[in-house]
Amino acid sequence: MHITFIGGGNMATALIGGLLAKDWSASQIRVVEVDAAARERLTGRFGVATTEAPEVDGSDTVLLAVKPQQMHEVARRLAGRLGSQLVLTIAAGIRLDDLARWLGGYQRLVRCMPNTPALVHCGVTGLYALPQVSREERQRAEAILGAVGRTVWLDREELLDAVTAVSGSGPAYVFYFMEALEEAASSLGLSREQARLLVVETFLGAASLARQSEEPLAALRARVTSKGGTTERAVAVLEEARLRDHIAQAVRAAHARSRELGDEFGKLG
Ligand SMILES: NC(=O)C1=CN([C@@H]2O[C@H](COP(=O)(O)OP(=O)(O)OC[C@H]3O[C@@H](n4cnc5c(N)ncnc54)[C@H](O)[C@@H]3O)[C@@H](O)[C@H]2O)C=CC1
Ligand SMILES: O=C(O)[C@@H]1CCC=N1
Repeated sequence: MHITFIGGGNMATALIGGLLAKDWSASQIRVVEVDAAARERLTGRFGVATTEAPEVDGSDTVLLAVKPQQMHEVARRLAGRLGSQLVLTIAAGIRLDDLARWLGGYQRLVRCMPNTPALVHCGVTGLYALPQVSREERQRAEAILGAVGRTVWLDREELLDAVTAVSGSGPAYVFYFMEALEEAASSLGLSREQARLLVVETFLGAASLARQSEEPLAALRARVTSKGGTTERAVAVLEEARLRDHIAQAVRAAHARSRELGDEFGKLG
């Protein structure tokens, strides 16, 4: 097994860290990265080979981890260099039909949407494969993304736009809520350190509880909410402010943007 990452930024770093913590060795990983400082960081941190030129020889898997805006150029440069490699893309919005066209008709493609908790092996990734991808290749894609967290296969590519809006962007929504709770805690007299500890442990605890339980989330919430108590008062304020609707609107906006990115870049030949 040998993998070439094209793009060695945040997500590639998280994925490489995950693979090395599993049973992969640095000698099985190469990173193509245009930025010299990023190349140096990757070699220093992981001991992996880095190069500026888009080389994929000797790899059975290529993982495209550049920004959506960089994907067309990267794919066009890669066209004709691929033999039988499985190609994974993690770019938001970019559709496999377009990527296949840019790669000169190459179809052995899997679109993946991971998230940044991959850095601490608590990521979650949605995956969609073109029909030309074999069972063994699907398993390989799952093992690679599974090195940094859970995986879920989607049977329609368009659902990847929903995954992007929910779990791809999701950590930012969670941090936003955490920031707000931390600020509220400080305003009530708790120190910054106390506020951060209380907030982080509360999110971790609630998420762990939800993961272990098969009950609806509303039932878990009900168990915190004593009749005539403090939680009831707080949740009434959230409902009054229609926070639920705002969250739905935000997720729909992210979903629309993912589709828009697909449309925008899909126009490129
Ligand atoms: N950051 C996130 O939360 C998530 C990001 N993604 C997707 O992952 C992809 C990468 O995102 P990040 O790692 O956050 O971006 P990043 O900006 O940290 O990394 C991209 C890297 O690609 C390099 N690069 C640019 N052009 C190149 C080229 N022609 N050849 C080789 N390397 C090149 C850049 O120097 C940079 O180091 C994006 O497409 C994004 O949509 C997916 C899931 C979550
Ligand atoms: O914001 C973005 O476009 C990327 C995709 C999901 C998370 N970050």
